[in-house]
Amino acid sequence: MTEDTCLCYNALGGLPGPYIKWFLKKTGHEGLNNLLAAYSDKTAFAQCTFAFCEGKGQPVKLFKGVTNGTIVPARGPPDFGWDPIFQPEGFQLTYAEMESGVKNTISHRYKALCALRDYLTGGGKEGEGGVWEEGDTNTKRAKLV
Ligand SMILES: O=P(O)(O)OP(=O)(O)OP(=O)(O)OC[C@H]1O[C@@H](n2cnc3c(O)ncnc32)[C@H](O)[C@@H]1O
Repeated sequence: MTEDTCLCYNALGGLPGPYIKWFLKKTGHEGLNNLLAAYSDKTAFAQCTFAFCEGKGQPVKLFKGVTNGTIVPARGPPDFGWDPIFQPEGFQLTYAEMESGVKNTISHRYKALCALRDYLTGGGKEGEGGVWEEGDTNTKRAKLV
């Protein structure tokens, strides 16, 4: 099993997406805001994908969770990733400003884990906002949706 997290700007067709780690490292929170300076659309979505394979030759299954939100100037503790610049839809707080207990009930990772849990426990195909799909045995990289 492996996991990947993307931060996708709608104005940029989903970029930085899986490259967010490197954009964050090289440009910081301010640079991640500046990327959208020329666009009125500041919306984005956070996506977490768990890829799970039962063994050699078995198909890879992808468990995805998506949380929509907006990119904002950094607010809150700068302790984890891009949390300070992502304000989830329906909230006035960024991920960084939220109690972790709140983030953990709405986050992209929570939704992906719900989908994985549902699959492993024989639940339905759709979890609490998360979905899964079959990839192929050659899948190396989680797809953007
Ligand atoms: O993809 P690789 O290169 O293996 O790197 P990684 O495993 O360390 O990184 P992730 O894909 O999990 O995450 C990509 C980036 O997003 C950040 N990140 C992951 N989950 C996050 C979250 O819930 N909130 C904010 N930032 C997050 C993380 O710090 C990385 O900079």
